[in-house]
Amino acid sequence: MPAPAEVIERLKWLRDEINYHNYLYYVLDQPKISDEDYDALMRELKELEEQYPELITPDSPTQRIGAAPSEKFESVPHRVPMLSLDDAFSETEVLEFDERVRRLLDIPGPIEYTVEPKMDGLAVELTYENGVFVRGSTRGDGYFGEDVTQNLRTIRQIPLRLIHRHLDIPELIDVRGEVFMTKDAFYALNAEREKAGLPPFANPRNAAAGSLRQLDPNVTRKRQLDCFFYGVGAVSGHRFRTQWDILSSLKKWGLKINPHSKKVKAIKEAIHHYEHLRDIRPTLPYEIDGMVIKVNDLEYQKRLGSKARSPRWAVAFKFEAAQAVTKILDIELSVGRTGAVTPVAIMEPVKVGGVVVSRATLHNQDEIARKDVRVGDWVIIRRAGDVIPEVVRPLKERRSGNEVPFTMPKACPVCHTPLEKKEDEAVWRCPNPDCFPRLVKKISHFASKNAMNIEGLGGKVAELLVTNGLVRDISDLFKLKMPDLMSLEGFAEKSAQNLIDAISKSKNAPLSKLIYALGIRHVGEVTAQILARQFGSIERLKEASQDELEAIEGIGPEVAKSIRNWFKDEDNLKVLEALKEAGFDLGAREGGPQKTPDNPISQKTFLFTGGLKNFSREEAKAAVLERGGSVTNSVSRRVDFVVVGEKPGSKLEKAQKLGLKIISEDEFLNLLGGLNDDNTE
Ligand SMILES: NC(=O)c1ccc[n+]([C@@H]2O[C@H](COP(=O)([O-])OP(=O)(O)OC[C@H]3O[C@@H](n4cnc5c(N)ncnc54)[C@H](O)[C@@H]3O)[C@@H](O)[C@H]2O)c1
Ligand SMILES: [Zn+2]
Repeated sequence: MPAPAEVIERLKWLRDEINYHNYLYYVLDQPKISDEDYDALMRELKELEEQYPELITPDSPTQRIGAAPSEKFESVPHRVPMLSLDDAFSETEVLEFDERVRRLLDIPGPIEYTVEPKMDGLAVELTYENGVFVRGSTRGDGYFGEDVTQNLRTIRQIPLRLIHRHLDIPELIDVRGEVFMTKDAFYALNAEREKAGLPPFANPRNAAAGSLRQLDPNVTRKRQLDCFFYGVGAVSGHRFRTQWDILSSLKKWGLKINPHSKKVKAIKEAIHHYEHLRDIRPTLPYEIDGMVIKVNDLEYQKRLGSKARSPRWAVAFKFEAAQAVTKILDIELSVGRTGAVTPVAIMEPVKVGGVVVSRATLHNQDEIARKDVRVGDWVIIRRAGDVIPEVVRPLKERRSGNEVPFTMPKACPVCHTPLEKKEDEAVWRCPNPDCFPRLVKKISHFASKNAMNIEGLGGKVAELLVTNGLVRDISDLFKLKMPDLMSLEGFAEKSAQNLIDAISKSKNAPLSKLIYALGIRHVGEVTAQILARQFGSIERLKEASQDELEAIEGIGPEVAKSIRNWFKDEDNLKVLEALKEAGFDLGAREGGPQKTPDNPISQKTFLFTGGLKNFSREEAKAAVLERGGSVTNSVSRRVDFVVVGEKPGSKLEKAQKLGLKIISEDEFLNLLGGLNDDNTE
């Protein structure tokens, strides 16, 4: 019987929708829907395709893994494809998996499995040749991944050389593992991003992926990533017999494996371990989203084989997200430092996943409209692991008719300035730089530990200073006098003097701290460091053109624009003038590039490809930066020199097409050498 038209329609819709979310999740590391919502879409697609197998297309998301590697990185083939895993959401499904396995193997009795926590990070493959780490890549689409070797090298837990002491090392081995971020590192990173006006990562998994897939390994280095290993791809010069043998061997070679992994005699025991992991989950320092069950015997694994996107010998037994039902009492608006106005649901306190919550984010007006959430609604809220709770959906059947739909006010709830919204953004912003919460947050950000580190100037004091009219912008801090402070509640002579000293001392903070403290949108700590290194002074940064900024590795068009806009703003320029009067030397060079006219590298943009003999990429880059040049990873007309190493990749072709200047490593050395007179004794 041919499929009805609505089924064909629905299939097409599901595929488009899932492909779109795959792109947001795998390429941008910024998902728009929760994993549960995504899994529900996938389930529906799978069920429809099972019913109408003739409608399965090779490009259906059910037939494919992840997403194609991004153009930004060199692509690396996986010698053995890196597959995904089938999901199971209930004990019944796990028992069915066990039955299927035993039926296919024709084994009536119980069989052995390994059970391992399912790390919620991103899969990577690392190649060790004679024990030396030579290349690492992301899973990508399972067949080709992205070359992230330099970034993986920055993760301290990843050995650059395997340990030989207990077990001989294979000539060649591709090991597989999961790069992840601990919960603590995730919270700290998001707090920093929010301060910088950047969108927070949805969960530690996206944070880990976003941190590893960075063009600048220096950014990755600062992100506190970690890695557990759980499998192998191609191997030569060694034989493994079981999955448990793989795990114990990896451990002997110095590759970290998850300590909560276990070998079990039968599926029942696997289910017990699942319950145990579910219990200890909140106490683990990292996120896990389930448990992976694998047939232990590798001979059996071979006999079972794989389907298009997943092996038949393993299954991911996923945890359910904790949910609860409660009532929305109110929707409050919170104004952030950059003016973003975020609606927050105030709820009757309810316990979900062991924690009492009373606030949940509603993200923005579009989300509220999409879900049709109203004040007075009974709603399902969800907390997946440690992630900030969110409203899943209202229970419309429980409505009394008195619920009030939410409309975003036209004006700021605090200062009543009309709100503004950019076309391509979902957030509304209060444009008034003097808006009370904005001002208070701006001051406390300026003073915060990672910025100017002014002790004694937290949110409370900032609020006092602003309310009493003593501070209207950051430069006012430097005009504060003893009597001003002593007139404030809670201040005595000593505390006032301490604050004045701390403020004055902050004038010596390094340039990168000052740049970060200014609170330019999209400029977090790492970007501030890059800018300080590149420009050496505020005055020079102020003069930088959009092109000059964009040419710097690690700085995209959006960030560049935001910096330009900040320095174009009259009010900001006044603040800078006032800081200068207060004693800041904004023209002082700090490190920064030497701009000698006969320096052939100054202000030139370099691109390295194909691996160099004499330099690591980082060294080459440092040499260029020192001489006032910049390094980029993307082939464009802005590149002045393409330095080609031994194994030129696809970037060389692109560079040739664009007619860029291509030089060898020796020629590059010459360019450097011309300047290296301080190296000759
Ligand atoms: N929210 C969204 O928009 C969105 C979009 C796409 C995907 N997703 C999420 O991603 C999932 C699909 O991603 P996937 O294809 O990576 O599959 P998966 O995450 O369900 O399972 C496969 C992966 O598990 C990981 N893994 C962790 N520990 C392991 C261990 N001990 N042994 C083996 N593998 C281990 C590996 O990275 C492996 O690639 C979906 O279920 C969904 O939750 C969400
Ligand atoms: Zn306002």
